[in-house]
Amino acid sequence: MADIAFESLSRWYGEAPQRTVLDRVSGTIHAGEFVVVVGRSGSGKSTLLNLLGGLESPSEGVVRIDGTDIAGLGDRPLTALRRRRMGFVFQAYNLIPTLCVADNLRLPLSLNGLDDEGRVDQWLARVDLEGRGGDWPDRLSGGEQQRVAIARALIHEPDFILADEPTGNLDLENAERIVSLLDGLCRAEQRTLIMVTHAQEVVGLADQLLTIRDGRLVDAE
Ligand SMILES: Nc1ncnc2c1ncn2[C@@H]1O[C@H](COP(=O)(O)OP(=O)(O)OP(=O)(O)O)[C@@H](O)[C@H]1O
Repeated sequence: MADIAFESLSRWYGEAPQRTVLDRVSGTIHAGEFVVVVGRSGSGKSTLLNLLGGLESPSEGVVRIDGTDIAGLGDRPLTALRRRRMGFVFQAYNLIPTLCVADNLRLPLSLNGLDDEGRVDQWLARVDLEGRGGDWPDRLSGGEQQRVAIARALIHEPDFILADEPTGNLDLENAERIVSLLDGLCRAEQRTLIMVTHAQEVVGLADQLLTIRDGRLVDAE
């Protein structure tokens, strides 16, 4: 099963004085869990997510995916692992503006050598955007763009979805829709979802809550 274990993970920036933004953080995320990361602005939530997703390297400590220390993989295998096994959703949607919606969805497929085989239409339907494949991203509302981003993160059937404040730019109604869509799609196929959020109402949906305060993990009360 696809687990993520992180052991005494630290991240600091700069030199003399170093600024430690994540300080010896440890934990385990089991396959299929919905993990919510909360904490004040600047507490280190995105840093933790980036380390777990291999987007940044730890200053100290280890991230293991299925028992493999990802820092030991080297650039190419790490890129391949991220591309194949992870899907990312960000606050600002991050769709490619020069590609239509369908081509945005085809990108993770072609990067992974997968054929469309009806997947694009299937995923457009799953996020309630049937028939919108030819639209340009900037013609879509924020909520619609984020639904495309969710489809793009999931279309290649990754094991892990890492979402960094995916509802940050949305009104409450759209935010709730995005969270329940992500939660439902991940649970339906037992994908692991790790979400950084400020939205307190998401906390109740979590299988595991990681609360960060000043770079340290706070024990569950
Ligand atoms: N490349 C960098 N160089 C220096 N400092 C950085 C860098 N990236 C992040 N930081 C600092 O690390 C701290 C933690 O940042 P991080 O983005 O992880 O916080 P966060 O909890 O996600 O905050 P927010 O909720 O506001 O997004 C912040 O003080 C930030 O300024």
